[in-house]
Amino acid sequence: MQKVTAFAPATVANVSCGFDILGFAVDDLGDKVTVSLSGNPGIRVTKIEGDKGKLPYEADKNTCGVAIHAMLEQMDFEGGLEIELYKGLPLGSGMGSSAASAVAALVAVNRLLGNPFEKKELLPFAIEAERIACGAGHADNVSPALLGGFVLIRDYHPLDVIPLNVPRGLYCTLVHPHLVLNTSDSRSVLRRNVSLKDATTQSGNIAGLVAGLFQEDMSLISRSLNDVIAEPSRSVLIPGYDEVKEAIKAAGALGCGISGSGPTIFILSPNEEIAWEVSRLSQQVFEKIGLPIDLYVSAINTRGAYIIEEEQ
Ligand SMILES: Nc1ncnc2c1ncn2[C@@H]1O[C@H](COP(=O)(O)OP(=O)(O)OP(=O)(O)O)[C@@H](O)[C@H]1O
Ligand SMILES: N[C@@H](CCO)C(=O)O
Repeated sequence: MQKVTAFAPATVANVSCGFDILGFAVDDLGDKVTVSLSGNPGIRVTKIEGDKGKLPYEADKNTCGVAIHAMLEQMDFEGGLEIELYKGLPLGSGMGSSAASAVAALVAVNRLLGNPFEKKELLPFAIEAERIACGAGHADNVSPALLGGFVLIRDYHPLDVIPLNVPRGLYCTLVHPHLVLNTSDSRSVLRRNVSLKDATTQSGNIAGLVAGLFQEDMSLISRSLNDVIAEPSRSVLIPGYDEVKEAIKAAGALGCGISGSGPTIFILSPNEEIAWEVSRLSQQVFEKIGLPIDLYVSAINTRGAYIIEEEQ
C-alpha cells in the first residue's frame, strides 16, 4: 500500500449535559486526509485545502501530524509519511474540526501500515492531537468521529469509551453562526467549581439522556437536554442562542444545546420533518439578528470514520 485516503465526520460534543463525556457524529460533513509513504524519513504536511490558509503545516502543530506522531511512537516505523488535509469543516465552529483532521489521519495511516491497531486503540493518539489544538485532551469529539453514533466517555484515566444506542428517527439540525469561537477560549470562561446542587442536576440529566437513548424514549431525552454547567457561561457568547432555544419548543423539537465549545447550536428532533422545521425557524431568528448562518440537517452518523480510497 502506497497511499490511503480516509474521511472523518463532524461531531457534536458535550450534547448539552455531558460536558467532555458525551458526543455524537453527523452525516456528510467532515475532513478528508490522504497519507502516502515517502522515501524521506519523518512526517510532512504537504497540502492543506479548505482552511483559507489558517492551519499550520508544521507536523507538530497540525492535528494530523500530532496524532500520527503519537501513533508512530508506539510502533517500529522508520519510514516517512506525507499528509494531505482537505478541510470540510469550518474552523472554531463547534463541529469538531480539529478532531476530524486527527481521526481521518489516524484511520488512513493505520490502513497504510497494515492495521497495526484496532479502531478504538487509535483514540489516545487523537486525544493527544486535541490537547495541542484545544489546550485540553477531551475525547468527546474524537470518539464519535472515529466510532460513529453516540459515545460516552465514562472515564479518561484509564480511557473507558462506551458506544450508546442511536434511537430510530432521531435527527440533528446544526445552526452555525458565522463567527469563530476557539475551543481554548470557550473553555477559559467556564466555572472551575460546581455546586452540589448543580452536580446533582447534571448527573441526573446525563443518566436520563443515556437511559433515553437506550429506551428510545424521546420525552426522556427531551427532559434530559439541560446543561447547568457549561451553557450558562458559554451561551452569552452566542448571539441568538436563547431565541433559538425558545423558538424550537413549539415545533416539537426535543431540545438544543451548544455544539462542543460553540458557536454552533445543535437541535435534536424526533423526526426529519421537525428537524427541517426548526432549521427554518432558526433561519428566521438569525435573519432578525442580521448574523449569517449555515444550516445542516442530518441523521445521526452511525458509521464514523472510514477509508475512501487506497492505492497500491
Ligand atoms: N488540522 C488542524 N490542525 C491544527 N489545528 C486545527 C486543525 N483543525 C482545526 N484546528 C484548530 O483547532 C482549534 C480548535 O478548533 P476546532 O475547529 O476543533 O473547534 P471546533 O470546530 O469549534 O470544534 P469543537 O468546539 O467541537 O472542538 C481551532 O483553533 C482550529 O483552528
Ligand atoms: N467538551 C469540549 C468539546 C469541545 O469541542 C468543550 O466543551 O470544551
